[in-house]
Amino acid sequence: MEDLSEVHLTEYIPTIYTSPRTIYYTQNGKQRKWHIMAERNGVVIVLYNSTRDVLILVKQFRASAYIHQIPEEERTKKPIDVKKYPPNLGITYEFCAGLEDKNISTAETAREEILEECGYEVTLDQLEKIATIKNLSETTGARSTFYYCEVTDEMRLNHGGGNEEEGENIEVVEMPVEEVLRFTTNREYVPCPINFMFGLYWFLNNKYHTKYASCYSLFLV
Ligand SMILES: Nc1ncnc2c1ncn2[C@@H]1O[C@H](COP(=O)(O)OP(=O)(O)O[C@H]2O[C@H](CO)[C@@H](O)[C@H](O)[C@H]2O)[C@@H](O)[C@H]1O
Repeated sequence: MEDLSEVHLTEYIPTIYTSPRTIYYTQNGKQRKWHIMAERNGVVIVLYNSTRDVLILVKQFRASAYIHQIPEEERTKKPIDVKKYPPNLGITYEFCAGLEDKNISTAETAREEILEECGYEVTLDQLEKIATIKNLSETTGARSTFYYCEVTDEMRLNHGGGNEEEGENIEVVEMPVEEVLRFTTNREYVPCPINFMFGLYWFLNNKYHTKYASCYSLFLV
C-alpha cells in the first residue's frame, strides 16, 4: 500500500511531459479551433515469460488515474481526503512502457525499458514489432509503438522496479493469462489504460490462441 498524503491540484505548470495548446485552423473555408494536450510519443511492450507461462505486468500508483477516481467537485479540496479516497484508487496494471525521451530508436527504448522496469535483458532481434498507433486522437495525437517480446527466467538480471532517480516505484507482476483475461470481463472499472487492452487483445489474437485455442474460446462465450 502506498503512503499518500498532501495531495492537491494546482493550475498547470509547464513540463517536458505535457503541454496544453489550442490549434487554430481553417477547414473547408470555416475557421475552427481545437484544444489539445500535447504529449510525448512512447513505446509499450507486451512481455511474456515462457518459462512460467505468464504475462509480465507493471503495477504502480498513477496520480492521473487517482485524481480521476475522485468526483470533480472534491478534486480541488486542499488537501484531498486520502482516508476517503485511498491510494489504491490510483493503482494501475500496465504493460512495460516508456517515453521516447532519448535520441534512440523505439526498439532501443523498448529494450531499455524492459531492463529498467522488469529486469530482463533482451536483444533487439528478440523484439517483434506489433504496430504504431495514436493514443487518443481527440486530445493528444501522440503515438505509441508496440512490441511483443518473449523472455525466459534465464534472461532476468534483476527485479526491475523502474528508475528510482525519476521517482518510479514499480512492482513487477507475473500474471497467468487467464487472470489477465478477467480484466476484460470487468464491466465497471478496469484499472488499466486503453493501450493495455490493445496489447492484450493483440496477444490473444496472435500468440495465445495458437497455443491454447480451446481454453481461449471459453472466455469468448
Ligand atoms: N506526465 C508526467 N508527469 C510527471 N512526470 C512524468 C510524466 N511522465 C513521465 N514522467 C517521469 O518520467 C519518468 C519515466 O517515464 P517512462 O519513460 O518510464 O514512462 P512511463 O512508464 O511513466 O510511461 C509513459 O510512457 C508510456 C508509453 O508512452 C505511456 O503509456 C504512459 O502513459 C507514460 O506515463 C517517470 O517515472 C516520471 O518521473
